[in-house]
Amino acid sequence: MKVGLLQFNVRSGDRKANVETVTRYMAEAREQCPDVLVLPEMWTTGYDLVNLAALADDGEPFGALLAGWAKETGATIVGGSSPVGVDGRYANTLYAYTPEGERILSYEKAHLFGLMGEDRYLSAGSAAGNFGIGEVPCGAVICYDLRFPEWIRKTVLAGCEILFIPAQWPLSRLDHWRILLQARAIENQCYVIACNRTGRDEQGVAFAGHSMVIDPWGVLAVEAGEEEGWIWAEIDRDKVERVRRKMTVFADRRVDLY
Ligand SMILES: O=C(O)CCC(=O)C(=O)O
Repeated sequence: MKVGLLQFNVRSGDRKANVETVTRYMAEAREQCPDVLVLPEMWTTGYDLVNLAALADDGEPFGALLAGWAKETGATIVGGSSPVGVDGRYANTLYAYTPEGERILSYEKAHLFGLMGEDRYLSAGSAAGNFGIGEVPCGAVICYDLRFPEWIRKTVLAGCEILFIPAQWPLSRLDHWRILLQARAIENQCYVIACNRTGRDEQGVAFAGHSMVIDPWGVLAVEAGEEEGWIWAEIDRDKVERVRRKMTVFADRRVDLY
């Protein structure tokens, strides 16, 4: 499975510019014959939360754009997230689409990031992000969800060999980003595919980039720097099976204790 992760400088409040950027990169991705493409968190609008009512959509055209790119590239798209408003409630929502343009995941970020005021503007989701890419069981969480190992373990116990994590993680906590991603991969014996934004927002906050793919043994398969663009990795599903067979972490859990 060939996976591409796109990190770029998301423009706050400028959906048109962000869509143009991703459209340009999707044309580039097609040349790579990808199986899966991943985008960052809130890539359509950035964190322009005060203007949420004007910027959010009801799932369209966000969904239609992703479905179109999935068909165009022939890849499953794990489409990062966008503010989606339904019945006056807004959620940080991640969609995924098959290459045929069928939606296979709608996941709402479960842990809202108070430090950025997300909890004042958005509603938290409460359903786990399990889905499948063909026969491969996958899961997804968004950014701050990474700090909640219980939530991710729940997703993995429901069946997950590849965990996707779109994010807008700041450069000032790059060490947390890398350590937590590796820990989640090691403890859950799954691939972690983490796609972060890069650049700076209008408040001057610098974002880390450093999108990465980590294998089920915790080894970095690929890691970006801070520059914009695609990074690519090959996923070997057998590795998950080998690691889980070698070290029987799931069977050894003391479910009588916790
Ligand atoms: O947990 C962190 O340090 C960053 C989280 C974050 O930026 C987010 O959830 O948007």
